[in-house]
Amino acid sequence: MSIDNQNAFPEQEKRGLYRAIQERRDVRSQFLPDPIPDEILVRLLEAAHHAPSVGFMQPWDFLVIDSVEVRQEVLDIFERENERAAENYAGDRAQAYRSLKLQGILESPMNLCITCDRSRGGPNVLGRNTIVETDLFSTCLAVQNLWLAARAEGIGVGWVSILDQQELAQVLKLPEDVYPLAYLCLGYVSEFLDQPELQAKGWRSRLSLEELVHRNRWGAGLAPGDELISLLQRR
Ligand SMILES: Cc1cc2c(cc1C)N(C[C@H](O)[C@H](O)[C@H](O)COP(=O)(O)O)c1[nH]c(=O)[nH]c(=O)c1N2
Repeated sequence: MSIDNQNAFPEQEKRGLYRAIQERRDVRSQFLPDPIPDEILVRLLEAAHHAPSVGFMQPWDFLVIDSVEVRQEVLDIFERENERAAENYAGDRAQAYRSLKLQGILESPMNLCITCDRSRGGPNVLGRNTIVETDLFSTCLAVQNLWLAARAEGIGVGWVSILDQQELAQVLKLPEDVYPLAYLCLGYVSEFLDQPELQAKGWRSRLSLEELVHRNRWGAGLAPGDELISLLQRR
């Protein structure tokens, strides 16, 4: 049954949104050096700034980092942390881990650190009384908005989290309450892969959606004959 929903976007606009969601990729190997024009960067930042936030806190700031010197300092942190991470694996898995490219800090023309000011709006933020991490969740939504808008603009984004946050905060000279939530590499790309790079390299594959959908209680699978399960299977 289809509902005549006047509030829905026209078909083509809907397709554009879903396309950005499906074709967004984490990019680290395909960056081109061409700079991102300021007008486009502003559009991406506007998209990020329109994310939902707890109590309309808008806890984010955006540090645009084009200095090679600063980026080199961040890369040094990455190298140390990546070495530590590699030690978590043994044998073939260790070799596979070391062969992965997990950052594009210098190859991309611009890095962007999206931070979360944990004290913005004062001590009482509507909706954050019980779950204090909601400021961090809000900032993640800003990252995702930017990531999707960038895909629509043909710009790749790669999130680098193999970093010591305290060292990163020091390099970026962040004030006390400001947490470096996402360190991102941005730039035009030679191509967007049609699947996650980790999947293409055999590290880990996308899980099946059917197995992740439960009804009413955890572990209660959808019953055979359930319309929802047949729709999920027919995708
Ligand atoms: C919070 C967070 C942190 C990281 C990532 C993502 C997110 C959400 N990802 C990217 C991650 O590997 C990627 O999203 C998945 O592999 C799925 O691929 P697509 O994003 O769909 O291309 C990522 N990738 C990488 O090469 N180095 C990294 O340090 C990180 N860190």
